[in-house]
Amino acid sequence: MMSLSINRAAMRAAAPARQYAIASQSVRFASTKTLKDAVAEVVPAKREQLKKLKADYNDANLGQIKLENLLGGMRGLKVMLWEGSVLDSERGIAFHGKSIPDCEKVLPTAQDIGLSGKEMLPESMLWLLLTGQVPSKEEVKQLSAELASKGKLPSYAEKIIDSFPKTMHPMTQFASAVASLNHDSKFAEAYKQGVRKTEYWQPTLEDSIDLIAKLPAIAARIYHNVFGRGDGVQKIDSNLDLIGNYSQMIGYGDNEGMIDYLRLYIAIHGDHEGGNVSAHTAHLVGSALSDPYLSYSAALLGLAGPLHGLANQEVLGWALDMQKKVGDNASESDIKEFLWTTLKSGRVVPGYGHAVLRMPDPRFSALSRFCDTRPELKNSSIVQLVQKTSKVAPEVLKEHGKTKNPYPNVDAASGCVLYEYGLKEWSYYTVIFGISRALGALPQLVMDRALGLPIERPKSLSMDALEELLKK
Ligand SMILES: CC(=O)SCCNC(=O)CCNC(=O)[C@H](O)C(C)(C)COP(=O)(O)OP(=O)(O)OC[C@H]1O[C@@H](n2cnc3c(N)ncnc32)[C@H](O)[C@@H]1OP(=O)(O)O
Ligand SMILES: O=C([O-])CC(=O)C(=O)O
Repeated sequence: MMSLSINRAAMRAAAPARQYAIASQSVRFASTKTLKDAVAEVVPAKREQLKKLKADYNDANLGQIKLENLLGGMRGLKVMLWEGSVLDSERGIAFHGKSIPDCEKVLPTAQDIGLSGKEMLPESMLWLLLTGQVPSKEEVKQLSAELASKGKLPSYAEKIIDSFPKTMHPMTQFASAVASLNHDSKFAEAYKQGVRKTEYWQPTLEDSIDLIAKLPAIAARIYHNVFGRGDGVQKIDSNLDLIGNYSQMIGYGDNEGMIDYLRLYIAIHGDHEGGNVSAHTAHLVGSALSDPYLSYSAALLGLAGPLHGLANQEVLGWALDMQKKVGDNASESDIKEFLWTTLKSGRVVPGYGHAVLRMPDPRFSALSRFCDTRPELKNSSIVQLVQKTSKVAPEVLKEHGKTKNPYPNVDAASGCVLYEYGLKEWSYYTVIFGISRALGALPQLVMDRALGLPIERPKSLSMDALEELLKK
């Protein structure tokens, strides 16, 4: 717990506007901070850090831009500010400097807040991503309760979701429903009222928390409408965590293994630095001061692409096709043959390769570790096939010689566990990823606003213009 004097100084420096004033009483007397208090403490220091960076290094060179970068999806260019996490090609993701195993050691779990379950809670990850600090158990409990209190959907959003055809892809439904919530955006309203730029981050944070709280109810309603699973009732228990409530709503309230798996899944998919398609999209759209609902809706549409988040749906369909072909207890050579058939048909092997990573994804390792600790998963034929494939595929992909990273990414493992627990509708899997990515994308939007980052607008060139430039 930080000292009272630091809290007061930080609160003064944050200078919140009247309508967004933070209840200073809760800072003065309570033994725990609210998330909003914690962010208010961080903002002045971040602003100071940015000011100093600009003052000391504004002209410093961060590398050259080559034609291959421009033509190659901007790979490797250092052109975005992203506070929540940094991805190292050899070590994998670190959330404010903490690897996944570090997070597993220090972030509060369900058990820590009086529920059953050993995995870190998405609420803990959200707190870490927003503030850079490991929350106390009490702070996480309070955040869980806040999310539960804000979790119910307005009736207009229910009606909109209920009007979608069942045949519409769940991700299209998800993104549309999220966009519709901008009807109630506090940021959009505050902007209309002319709130000062220095205060934008506060209604952005309020919208972000409201949205994160409502994502499970949106996702559960889509699941019920499309697949007839769960009871379709938004019964949110104020004593449960975000994923405890989500699990109840999708009909898994009594499956401890599944609930804990979803907590782990959603915590570790939360952030993967800023350049990935979904996170970058949220940042780009948000840079036009579109509110968090619109920004995150756009992010979900990017996540719905098969080279990004939709790969988890692709993996499961592909793995089941393989299982049909090779049967249970498949040999390595059967799996190799199936991999070659995929490659020779000109398709990618879903769940393998990565734009940045050059090693097995630590998120894949974390999900595999989960499988190893659960007796109900150890003997699952689909989990075993996915694990076996992860040992065989890198050699095949190396021999194939195209992909820069022949190792499994997170999508290789995530779906088979859901499948084994009975959530077999794999066209729904990316929706679960979409609940998670908000944990990283929305905190950055808050930071974008707090730091007053400008509208994103890189320079583009036509091939003619490039030729002219390069000839000079
Ligand atoms: C949460 C996530 O988003 S993780 C990523 C999820 N996506 C997937 O699993 C889909 C399969 N993987 C891929 O398509 C790619 O590896 C990506 C999209 C993840 C990364 O793309 P890139 O950075 O362009 O990869 P890379 O530089 O290694 O690509 C070089 C070549 O290898 C190919 N390649 C890359 N991965 C694979 C793969 N898994 N199977 C077959 N070929 C591959 C590329 O298609 C490219 O071929 P091309 O030269 O004919 O266009
Ligand atoms: O980092 C990327 O490009 C893709 C990815 O793994 C993620 O967004 O989780």
